[in-house]
Amino acid sequence: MGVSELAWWLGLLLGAIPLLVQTIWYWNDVRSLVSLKLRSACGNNVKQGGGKLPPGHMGLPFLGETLGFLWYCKILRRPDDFIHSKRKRYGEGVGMYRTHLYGSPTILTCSPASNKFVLKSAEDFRIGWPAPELVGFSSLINAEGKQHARLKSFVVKAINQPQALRRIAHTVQPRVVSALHSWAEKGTINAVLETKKVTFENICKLFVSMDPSPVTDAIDQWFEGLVKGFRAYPINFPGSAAHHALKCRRKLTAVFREELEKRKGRKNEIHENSDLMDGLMQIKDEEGKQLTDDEVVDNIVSLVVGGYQSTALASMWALYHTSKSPEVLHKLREENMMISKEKKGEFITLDDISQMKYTAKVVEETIRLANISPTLFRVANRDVEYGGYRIPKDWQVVVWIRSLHTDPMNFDNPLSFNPDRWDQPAKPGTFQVFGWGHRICAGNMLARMQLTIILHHLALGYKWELLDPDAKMTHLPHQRPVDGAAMAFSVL
Ligand code: HEM
Repeated sequence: MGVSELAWWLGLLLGAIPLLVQTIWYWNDVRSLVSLKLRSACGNNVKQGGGKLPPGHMGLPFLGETLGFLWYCKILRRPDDFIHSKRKRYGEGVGMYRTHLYGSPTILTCSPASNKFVLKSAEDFRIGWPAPELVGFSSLINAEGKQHARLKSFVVKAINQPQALRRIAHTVQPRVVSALHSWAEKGTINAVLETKKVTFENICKLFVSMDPSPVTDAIDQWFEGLVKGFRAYPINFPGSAAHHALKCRRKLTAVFREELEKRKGRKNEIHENSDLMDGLMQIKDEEGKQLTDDEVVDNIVSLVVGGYQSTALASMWALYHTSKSPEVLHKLREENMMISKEKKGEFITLDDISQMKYTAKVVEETIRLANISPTLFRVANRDVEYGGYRIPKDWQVVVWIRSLHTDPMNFDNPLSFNPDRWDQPAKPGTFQVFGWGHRICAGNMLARMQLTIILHHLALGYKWELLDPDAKMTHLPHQRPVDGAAMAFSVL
């Protein structure tokens, strides 16, 4: 090979390799830009004229930025830095970035205003997760428009309004008391597992009046399989998580359907107040219409999905943070012991709970730091314009609510556990732990009440100490200590 030929090959290599790397690195950006330009050229314009995509980087073919996201969550264990890195690189802007996650072009929103913009608009954005066949086609989580409003009013009335909460406060306390007693007998507990167990027992009692038995153990297993399917790739073949989740879903439907049929047989005994299933079977809307059988079953399943892990994790975080904050625990004990003296051994009621001002601040601070739903998912129904940028039709929108609660602009020293910060309300729009708009959590008051109840009984009679206060955190699928918040637990 002559010198000139060598130089030619060298030139080609030096020019072609960086070009190839650049092409791969910007593959998704280029692809998306080209396809959006073509759509615009075909007359599919944005609703109000905004044309360009928000700043960001969409990364490698297919993978997008998923590996980077996993790097921040799994390896660095600092999920917020995924957003910080974008803010640093592209500026605050309107709190919106483009990216590509889990195989889909994605818009990330992470400011109070941009989050609210997405969450409040039912017309422009639909629910993007979980899959309807898993959560149930007549589920509140899956319903849109009028049907959603109708189901929500049924569900909220059955679990989240004072009349229901009064009854629930009474029903859940015996199980909480006996669980704490059993923890003290064990001496050492894995708080993640134990809070899950007591939450599930209470859910079975509240929703379908079932006491712990091999049937409820099986139901628990099926729920676990179902929830795993929410996060799995939707490939349905024997052995896959999605396949198993569908099987679990069918079994859950069958067991709740059987329960429902049994109740129909004893129609006269059913009354609105006995448990959630009876409540849902009886409630009527303004036109006197009742829920169908599918709606009752799908919404029982959805409410377990919504309320089980979330309440269990929040209870675990209440134990975790109070064990690390002796001063908080001291004030908590003072307030709860005072209430208890007046009760003379009786369970607390919803009215007592409304008097427990300090405990309410501990609950709020626990939920803020727990970030149980760190992100919410939507899909754009059409091209939407926000702040001069375009959110293209059918793109995934990830509403990153977590970053609001860990941002020092919104909360002083945001990672410290400080219930007294709730002496002042949060700045408008910065506290979105239960979501926002028409899809705001249907069980937010129930969750707060259950946390208050467990804190009350803990503060009255027990002490607890983390075995490893510096245990590492895992963030996927949920934030929790890797050792399951192992702790020594005993009577006071
Ligand atoms: C600390 C505990 C909880 C947290 C942090 C939490 C958080 C949330 C969030 C962020 C949403 C909005 C989802 C979205 O917009 O996509 C939501 C919705 C929902 N939650 Fe909760 N939740 C909790 C407890 C509960 C409980 C106890 C229940 C019921 C037993 C429940 C039932 C639901 C339901 C049914 C929805 C769907 C509402 C709709 O689509 O209109 N949640 N929750």
